Amino acid sequence: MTGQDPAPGPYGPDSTDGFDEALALLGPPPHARSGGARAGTGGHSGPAGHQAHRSEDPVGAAPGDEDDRARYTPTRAGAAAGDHPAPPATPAGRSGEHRATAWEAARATAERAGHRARAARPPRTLRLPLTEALGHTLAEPLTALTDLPPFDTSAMDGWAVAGPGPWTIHEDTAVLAGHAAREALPDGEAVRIATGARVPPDATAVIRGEHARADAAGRLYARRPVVHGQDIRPRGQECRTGDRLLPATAEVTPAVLGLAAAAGYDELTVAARPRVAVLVLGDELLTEGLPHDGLVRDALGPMLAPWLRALGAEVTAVRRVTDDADALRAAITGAEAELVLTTGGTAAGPVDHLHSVLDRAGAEPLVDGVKARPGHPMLLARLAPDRHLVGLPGNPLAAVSGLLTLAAPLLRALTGRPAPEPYWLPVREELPGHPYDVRLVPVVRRSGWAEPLRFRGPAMLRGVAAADGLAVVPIDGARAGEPLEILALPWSGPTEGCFT
Ligand SMILES: Nc1nc2c(c(=O)[nH]1)N[C@H]1C(S)=C(S)[C@@H](COP(=O)(O)OP(=O)(O)OC[C@H]3O[C@@H](n4cnc5c(N)ncnc54)[C@H](O)[C@@H]3O)O[C@H]1N2
Ligand code: MOO
Repeated sequence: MTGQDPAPGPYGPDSTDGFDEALALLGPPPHARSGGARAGTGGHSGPAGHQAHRSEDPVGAAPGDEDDRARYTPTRAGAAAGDHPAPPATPAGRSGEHRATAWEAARATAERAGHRARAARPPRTLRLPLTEALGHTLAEPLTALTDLPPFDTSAMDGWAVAGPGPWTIHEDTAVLAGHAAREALPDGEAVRIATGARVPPDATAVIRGEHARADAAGRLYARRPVVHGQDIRPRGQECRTGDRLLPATAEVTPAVLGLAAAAGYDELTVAARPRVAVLVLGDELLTEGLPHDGLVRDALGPMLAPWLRALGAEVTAVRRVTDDADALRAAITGAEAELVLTTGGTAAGPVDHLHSVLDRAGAEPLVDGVKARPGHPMLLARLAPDRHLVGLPGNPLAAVSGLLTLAAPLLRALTGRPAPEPYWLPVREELPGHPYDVRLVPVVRRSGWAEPLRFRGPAMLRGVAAADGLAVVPIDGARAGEPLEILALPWSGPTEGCFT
């Protein structure tokens, strides 16, 4: 929807000057450098370290792609000159010219905004059957309602024995899982037992079937020494009634559902999930079929809803909104959600109405542009004390960047989940920095290294679809072997701490 080519430079007050000029000299002319134009050039991919500074990398691996040419044209200045009726409002602390927020500060602002919104309207507490609780956040600690195991249990199929052998085989039927308590096993006797069955009172050990031999006279002999208590899981081995198994704020994962069921729960007490309405902007977007006549498929609608659910949100709607300011305003103000997430329309193209609509709606800008590549036009605005809007740029990888930078911390605070422990991995190859902004680069974890993936241009999802996380590359760049912070993707991150 930008409707305009990237400015070829000079790039105004946010230009990277020498960096851009050097890239312009290295690469093809700006009109040929758009992702689309270069995507068709086939492309070599020599040793990554060597090509890393080249601007003509066709797969988005080099900083010379759009995300790395610092030509941050102030979106609001552009807007003021075009379709925005009001002069641009600036976020608190800034005046005059637009300035992007530092990446770390933007994340912190988003998290703070989430905490304030949660304080303004704490989430409702729900009791949900286990079948409906997945993806919620526990509103109270998960406390064991029973001992686990609830009785002394056989860990193996074989024989329960009492005292030293050999043993007389008790001619009773076998002790099976699910049977109620039976009478005590007399000293010197053995009885067949199944895995998971209650061990009879006074039994001193379980012998695996393959470690025992029965003779024709009904005597049982152990083939190996028998240790007292072997292969018996004592009652309460995993937990005692009343033990805390998980803290409030834990995410209800499939494993948590299993644990809750084992511990006696039919329902869980959870916090209502923050509601998110997704508004997908762009008249050029198709919801099915192949691209044609300048139209392209909407990649973000299908991606964002499940991603947001993985972040603990309830997605109330994924709506397409036409490139019309009034329609956008109506969609934003009418959305019943704590978070309105828009895609596209963050820049200053002829049909990019987001800024003007937010201005007119009286929204308070908290973050208006972030010093991050890709995704620098992302924004965060407060619509009401308990309602926010995150504007994701339309370029799909830029949208992922905005999702991780602004939406994820906001949602984390709204759900009350703890911040994930940052983790760091040495990067396998050199990654050049951007002169002013951090770079977020899709990486895969391999043998303790973060390996940067190709196809990471702002308009590409091919890299991130194969990634475990996004490496945060500082302005100075990273040498091969240097540890980088990795932003985990919801389906691949390290797990949180608990009571174990
Ligand atoms: N003069 C300038 N132009 C642009 C700048 C700039 O600083 N000055 N920034 C560029 C950057 S960086 C980004 S990122 C984009 C952000 O633009 P918008 O948020 O306004 O997004 P659109 O213009 O609507 O779309 C950009 C691009 O992405 C495609 N798109 C949009 N939505 C989807 C979707 N749901 N699925 C797949 N693809 C989508 C759209 O067709 C465009 O190709 O602005 C640059 N321009
Ligand atoms: O550099 Mo934009 O933010 O394409 O992603």
